[in-house]
Amino acid sequence: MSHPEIGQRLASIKHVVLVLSGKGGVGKSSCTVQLALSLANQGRKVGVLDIDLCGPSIPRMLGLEGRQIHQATAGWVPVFADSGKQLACMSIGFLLPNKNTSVVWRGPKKNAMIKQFLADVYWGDLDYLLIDTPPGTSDEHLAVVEYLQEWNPDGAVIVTTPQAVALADVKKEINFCTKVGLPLLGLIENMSGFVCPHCAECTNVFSTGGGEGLAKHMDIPFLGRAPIDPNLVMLLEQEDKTVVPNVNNPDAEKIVTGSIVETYQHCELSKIFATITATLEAGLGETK
Ligand SMILES: Nc1ncnc2c1ncn2[C@@H]1O[C@H](COP(=O)(O)OP(=O)(O)OP(=O)(O)O)[C@@H](O)[C@H]1O
Ligand code: SF4
Repeated sequence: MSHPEIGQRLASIKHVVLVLSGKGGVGKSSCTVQLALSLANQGRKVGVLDIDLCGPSIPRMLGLEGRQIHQATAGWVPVFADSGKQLACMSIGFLLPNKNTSVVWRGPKKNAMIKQFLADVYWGDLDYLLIDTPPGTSDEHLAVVEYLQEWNPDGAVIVTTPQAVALADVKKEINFCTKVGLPLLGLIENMSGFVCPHCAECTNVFSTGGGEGLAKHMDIPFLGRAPIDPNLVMLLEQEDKTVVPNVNNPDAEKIVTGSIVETYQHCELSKIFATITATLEAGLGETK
């Protein structure tokens, strides 16, 4: 079935990238946010669409909880994470009465919501639309792939942790992408080691390199390794995004900035994600 209203929305978006993971809790939403912040930090215009309808975490991670969506004649206006309007966000979290409301919907209702997100959000011109999905392969994945299929999304970035149990699930995710014809843009190995808050030394708490090995084995690009970074937890969990304690440097105790995109520049992980996004953009043929 054709969906011309979705095609019209996507016409002003250069790249559409889905972020997937085989398992929950591996840091897929965190990586979506890091990719978005990194791209916005480099001057790209980015939209993040959260289609994890039963567990939307993007509004909390971007410090946007409690914000509202506005209806304009052009469509639903997304919530901006920064005053420069580099980073826009849309999530069911903005449509719920409060953060404790649970969404218990069957497939058809979820599909209708995803279709509405794709057709009705007024993103304006974007360089990237990153779509954060639920873990595994569920109704939401099938719906978004079906709605996007004829409009040629760029493909999927897969997030995993290095442990064997997560890697086994990633293989299923890769098979899903192959089956539905979604190109594999690359794999990120998240929580790969732990950065000490005292000396910034990286210790491999679990095994490391499993993601890279799997990417090589499955012949997909390896985008990079992101360690567990206590600064990220501070950045993402802080209620007030304008004041972030820097755990690597207590003397600099507070970084006061105007937006989460600026605040992000002070997170150690931002350097790693700058490299990861550069590798992703190189794969997409995008240069500065
Ligand atoms: N590299 C990292 N360093 C520090 N903390 C991290 C890192 N990656 C993820 N986390 C933390 O791990 C937790 C789980 O991450 P996240 O919610 O992104 O996982 P997820 O894969 O999207 O989970 P789900 O799909 O089940 O919602 C969060 O509290 C997040 O802050
Ligand atoms: S990595 Fe070094 S500074 Fe950090 S906890 Fe271990 S010994 Fe201490």
